[in-house]
Amino acid sequence: MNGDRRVAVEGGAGDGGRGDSGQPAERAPSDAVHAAWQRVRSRLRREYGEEAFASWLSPMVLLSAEAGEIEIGLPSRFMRDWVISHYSERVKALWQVEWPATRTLSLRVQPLATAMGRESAGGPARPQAGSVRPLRAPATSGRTATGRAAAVRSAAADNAAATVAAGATGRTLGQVAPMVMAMARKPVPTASAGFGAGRGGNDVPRSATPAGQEVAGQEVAGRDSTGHDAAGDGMAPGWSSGWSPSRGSDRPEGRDPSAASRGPSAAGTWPGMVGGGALDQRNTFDSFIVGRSNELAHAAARRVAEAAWGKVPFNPLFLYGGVGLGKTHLMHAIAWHIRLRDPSRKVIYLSAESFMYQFITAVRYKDTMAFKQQFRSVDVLMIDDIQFIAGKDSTQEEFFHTFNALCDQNRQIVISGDRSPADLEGMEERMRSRLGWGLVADIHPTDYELRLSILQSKVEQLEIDVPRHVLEFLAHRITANVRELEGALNRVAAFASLVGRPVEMDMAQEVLRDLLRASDRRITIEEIQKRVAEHYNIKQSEMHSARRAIAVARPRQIAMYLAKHLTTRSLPEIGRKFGNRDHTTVMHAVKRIEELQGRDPDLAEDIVLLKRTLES
Ligand SMILES: Nc1ncnc2c1ncn2[C@@H]1O[C@H](COP(=O)(O)OP(=O)(O)OP(=O)(O)O)[C@@H](O)[C@H]1O
Repeated sequence: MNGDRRVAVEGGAGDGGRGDSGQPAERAPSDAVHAAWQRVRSRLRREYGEEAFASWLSPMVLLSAEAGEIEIGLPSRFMRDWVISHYSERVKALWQVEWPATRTLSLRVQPLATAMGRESAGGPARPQAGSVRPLRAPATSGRTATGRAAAVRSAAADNAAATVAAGATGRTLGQVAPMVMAMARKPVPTASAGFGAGRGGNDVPRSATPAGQEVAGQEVAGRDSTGHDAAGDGMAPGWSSGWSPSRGSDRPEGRDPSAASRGPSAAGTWPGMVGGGALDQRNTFDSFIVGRSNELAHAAARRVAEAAWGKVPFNPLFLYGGVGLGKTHLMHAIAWHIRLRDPSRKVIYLSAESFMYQFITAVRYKDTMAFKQQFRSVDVLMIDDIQFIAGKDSTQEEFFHTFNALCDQNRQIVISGDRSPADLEGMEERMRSRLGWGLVADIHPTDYELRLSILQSKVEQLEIDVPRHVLEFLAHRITANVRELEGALNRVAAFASLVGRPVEMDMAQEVLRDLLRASDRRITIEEIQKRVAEHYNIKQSEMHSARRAIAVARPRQIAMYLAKHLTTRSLPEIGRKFGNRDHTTVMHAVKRIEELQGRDPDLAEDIVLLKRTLES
């Protein structure tokens, strides 16, 4: 079959192929297209399993296959987005097997596809002759005329196809959608049950629609301003970007190597998984190096992963710590481990940002029922970077209900955040207390020994030679977090490989010049205390003392404020450095100095000056 020719998808059995090219001689035999589509569907069914297939893939209707362009219809925008983000790459790849010249795969909202998909359960829907079906409102009973008209309008607006261009997915919903890792024991709502019902509008719960819509705008704006989806959903930046020589050899413990490679191409996917991959295959318990700073978090994560079905050791498990210290790694490791032990368990891992974005999308498209059912039917729910939903009231509300529903059903919840539940500002009190119900495990900054062990393990994984003194140098100098440490090693290894020379100390220093300079400049709390004490002419020890005289208390508050703004330390960590004070004292100090700056120009000037000296 020549992909450069226009090929019309034919209608029901016995129809002749009628493309819009008006060139019958150039059309591929319709049966061949149909047969190819059947094969693609069979492969998808085999790879993703019956339930995922029934929920997401079966409703797909092939609309046209012309000149290397495949067009597929789906019954709702939500479904279309889901398929784009989770399956489209695979669908396209399978088409390319059938038809190597396939260049693009377009997915359109095609309401009729709902009905056709249901009619043809167990076999592909056969589109009518022509490329794209005329739009028709779904034949849903019980819908008002206004509702129908709105559905038609919305479908027409949606009909701008979302195209997966060859090789490029971009940052689409794909990276913000959750990973549903295994088949649910309970059925995932099918198109007819979940999405069909949701689109009418009247059956969207009253509580979800008005509140959600009202706040959704703000929250979307918030997301836009961040400009990107959480890295936690994708590959870990330090390790995955750029050069990565031996990725293939590092697969999750003991799993069938062919399994991952049979599935969609992204890392961390497998055929049985509903959804496309954002779990990093390298993030397993085997590859996680344990030291004093992370041993509690590691042990707790293992306990959760190894718990028998129905046993929930602590709910939730709350992992917290500074950036790049392994929270996401541990969550992925839990997911992989569960998958290995019991693939039938349904695990969702996603960032809080993704949760919010999906919630907003569901509200916007009146698919909240499907959204709720999806999240409330899992065995294990893992939400990364929970701090993201601080101040996002309606998302918090939805998450609160999801959380309660899962706890009531004795389902495991794992949450990560950059600070402890008690310190999550902008989080409702009831949510904060729920988050602290189970086990709260803190990951502390790494020490030298742990950094060195991590580097040694990475060197083994990469199968590269790095002299021990270079590793020691890196472990001494790159102290911010593990991500940065890995990035540094990657850079050095990549450079050595490119220039074809062995790694040496000079080379490492040269390649990492900028990083080393930045790390030299990193501000410590001790340095802040020293500078502030000098500035106000008090002893540095007053920073730790219990004295409350204003002459020492105010500089101490200023130092706490600066520590909060100039370092990545959490409030409890800062508190500990100031004579073991409570995090609420630090919070109070930060607020007080913020207030005072507005009305005390001298103090504001002091702070500008101190910041400038510390940052220079
Ligand atoms: N103890 C460890 N052993 C091996 N690798 C580690 C360890 N801790 C972190 N890493 C690696 O460091 C990188 C950053 O870790 P991760 O993404 O899990 O950090 P995080 O705490 O989730 O950070 P963020 O808050 O930015 O999301 C990952 O590549 C991870 O595999």
